[in-house]
Amino acid sequence: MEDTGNWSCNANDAVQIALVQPGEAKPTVLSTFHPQFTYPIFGDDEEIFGYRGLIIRLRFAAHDLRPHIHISYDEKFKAVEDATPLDLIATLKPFSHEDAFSTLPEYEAAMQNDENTKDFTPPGKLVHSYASKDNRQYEIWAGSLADPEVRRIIDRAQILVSFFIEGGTPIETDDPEWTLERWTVYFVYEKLATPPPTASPYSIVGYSTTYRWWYFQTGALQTRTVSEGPFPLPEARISELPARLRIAQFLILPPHQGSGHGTHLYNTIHTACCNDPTIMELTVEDPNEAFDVLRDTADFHMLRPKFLHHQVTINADPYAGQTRIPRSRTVPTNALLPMNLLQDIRTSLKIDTTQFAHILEMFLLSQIPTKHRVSGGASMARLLVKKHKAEDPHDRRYYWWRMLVKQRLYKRHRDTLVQLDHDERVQKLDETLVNVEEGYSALLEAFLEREKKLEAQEGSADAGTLGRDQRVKRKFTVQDDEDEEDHDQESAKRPKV
Ligand SMILES: CC(=O)SCCNC(=O)CCNC(=O)[C@H](O)C(C)(C)COP(=O)(O)OP(=O)(O)OC[C@H]1O[C@@H](n2cnc3c(N)ncnc32)[C@H](O)[C@@H]1OP(=O)(O)O
Repeated sequence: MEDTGNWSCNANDAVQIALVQPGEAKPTVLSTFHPQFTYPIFGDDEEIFGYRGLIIRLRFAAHDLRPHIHISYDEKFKAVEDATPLDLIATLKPFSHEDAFSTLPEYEAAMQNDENTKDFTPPGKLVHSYASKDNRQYEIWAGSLADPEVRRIIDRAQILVSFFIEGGTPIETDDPEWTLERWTVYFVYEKLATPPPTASPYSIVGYSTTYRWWYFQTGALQTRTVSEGPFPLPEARISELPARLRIAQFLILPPHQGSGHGTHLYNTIHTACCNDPTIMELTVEDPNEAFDVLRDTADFHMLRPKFLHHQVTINADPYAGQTRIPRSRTVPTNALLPMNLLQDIRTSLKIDTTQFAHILEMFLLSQIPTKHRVSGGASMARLLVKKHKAEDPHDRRYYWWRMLVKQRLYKRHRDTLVQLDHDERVQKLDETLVNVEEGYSALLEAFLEREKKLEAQEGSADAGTLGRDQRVKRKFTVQDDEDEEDHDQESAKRPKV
């Protein structure tokens, strides 16, 4: 029997993705890159058995993502009993658009002869444009998934979600129109200054899918009114009911990553939420670590000037003027922070509660000089004895900062924590607090670094990026998740009613 050991190859290496555009005689390649993950298609080991010199080339038209799959190899394993080469077409079919399986000459002819290509504009409406440091032009377009042109591009792009978003799944695009209307897709395109004569100036950079998720308004129920209108009343459109906007998929293609496009895309979605009176909050479905960093960075830069303007800080003397200090263990939150003002800032900027708490905690920590924090060598033993009676106001602020964070963590994870005995609970909260503080400190350092960089590049419009080695991880011992409602999510990111 033939040795089967040498017949396996790494699927991430074998798959090559190329963005192409019509050229003089045949399509030309704008960029090539490999997938980050292939396990949803080829299994956990991300290996393909039965070929030598295998290349699976996925071409996408840079403007409308017209797809093509071309498979080539040097040798194929001759099947022996159960050992058969993987059926590549059958494996790829469920993840690929049907148009991808034409012959290469057919695909190239379709690309070269499409009269509409040069006049292509992305579907939807232009919502934002910007230039990069080297003066390349970019545009962000937004359109409803009910628009067939938006659906066409999304249907063709679905395989990219499996390739680049861990745990990401394609969205259902054949649902009824009323539910598709809940989805808005944001496309980021580069607008090439001098495309070839038959090519489109637009070349895809990334995209994000978002959907409206019903928002239950506690307390603020609308006052009932008697309608004088004809019966039956006009149908309520789902796209006009109060909702949270939830980011489902968010992808910047590898050749464009780390250049600020993700930040532009996120800020554009956030601005759209602020401008839409029917959207109450912006939330994110299963964000990964890289997205969390992007979001924290963008939100911190948006909120920090507001906090500074209102001089938000922890009141170091919450018991001032009280003759007797209460013996209860509750944290005097209302005396420590201007809660009404903070609530107004949060709701006006439509940031969800947990995310706002993270950014606020990070900001409050940044107001306490490092030497008064544990990371700067402050004595915890001393602080735990002195508590809110410490002489230095920064030490008192730091004490209250820790209490406020613990309080939030406790409320959020109460169900898990109450199951532990007292000592274990205290230990778990302490560990989590240490991790949260470390995560915030690292992010704050990165912000500081960026500000220094910005100052150094005075006059330049673009912030540039930090090296990947300076990027930080968010570390939480107790899972610090987004929304309670996420727990009953279906695994697929599909329209939900
Ligand atoms: C809801 C979801 O879909 S979660 C899945 C998110 N998508 C993915 O992971 C797919 C693959 N990756 C991507 O699409 C992109 O790299 C994104 C969306 C994560 C980031 O977009 P980019 O355009 O690369 O980010 P951008 O250049 O604007 O960087 C913004 C900040 O995000 C952070 N960041 C960006 N990429 C990473 C990364 N890989 N790891 C950690 N932090 C990162 C950095 O703090 C960066 O700030 P800096 O510029 O000062 O370093």
